Amino acid sequence: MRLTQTKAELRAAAAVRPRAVVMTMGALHDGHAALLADARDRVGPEGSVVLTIFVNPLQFGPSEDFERYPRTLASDLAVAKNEGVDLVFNPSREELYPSEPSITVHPGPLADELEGTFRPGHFAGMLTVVAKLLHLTAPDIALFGEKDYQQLTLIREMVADLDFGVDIVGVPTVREPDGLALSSRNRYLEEDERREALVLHRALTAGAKAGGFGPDAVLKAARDVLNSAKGVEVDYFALRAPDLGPVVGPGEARMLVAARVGGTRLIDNMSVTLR
Ligand SMILES: Nc1ncnc2c1ncn2[C@@H]1O[C@H](COP(=O)(O)OP(=O)(O)OP(=O)(O)O)[C@@H](O)[C@H]1O
Ligand SMILES: CC(C)(CO)[C@@H](O)C(=O)[O-]
Ligand code: BAL
Repeated sequence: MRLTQTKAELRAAAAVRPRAVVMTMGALHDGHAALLADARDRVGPEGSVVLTIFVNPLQFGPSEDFERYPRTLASDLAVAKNEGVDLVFNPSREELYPSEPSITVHPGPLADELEGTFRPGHFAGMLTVVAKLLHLTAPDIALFGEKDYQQLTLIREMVADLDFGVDIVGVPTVREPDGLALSSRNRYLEEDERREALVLHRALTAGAKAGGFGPDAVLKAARDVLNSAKGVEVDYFALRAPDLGPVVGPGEARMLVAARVGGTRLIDNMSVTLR
């Protein structure tokens, strides 16, 4: 496994094809490991798996956790090695942004909804770094977790609308045995907050069970669970079509939830079949 920290080193590293990239902000957990394992399965033993680790300042708001975000490079490299990663790209901020970029990706209206309401500018910053990392790593496929469902949807839109010529693969959310979605931010949670955080999964599960009774029943079932929770501030619970447009009829839909547990903001989502 090769560790590269500059664009020049990355370009010079002979990463063969087919090539898959998994982009992360580090603090790797089993959700990231699942993305890396899926990447390996897809490119085969002769292909290459590239992992990027970069905490992107552009996608954090001024009062968010950019400074506090966990940085655990040594253990991240151990996970990467264990998953058979060929190449790691871990640039410094100065390497990726030698100056404040004056040209950035302008997302469509979906970036102002759901997460975008609570994190203005987040998706423009995220798409800008994803665009840069796609150019720099030039993969055949790029894998992203469904845990960040709106992010995955916007990346698919960018790649389609701007003809990036890369296949985007969504990977199902990896959960703890009790249902909590794995997330690097879970490590901020105190023991009691960790218990309270389970309400996100409980609300989604209640919503999924109510799918056969229609959209209103889904929203009611989930909101009943969320309203009963202590120590949890709900930002939104939403029911959307799989492409995050409005629900237009029966069939598959997506429930999305975001809540603050103590000082930690968590998101989760789940599919539901509507009558
Ligand atoms: N539980 C999970 N299951 C599947 N994929 C995941 C999971 N958690 C994160 N990912 C994916 O890993 C990639 C890197 O995500 P990131 O480094 O932000 O980790 P994270 O756990 O989502 O962190 P955070 O707590 O900051 O949201 C993204 O594509 C993300 O969707
Ligand atoms: C895709 C990403 C690596 C861009 O910084 C980030 O948003 C993340 O980790 O999900
Ligand atoms: N996991 C998505 C990246 C972010 O929250 O900034």
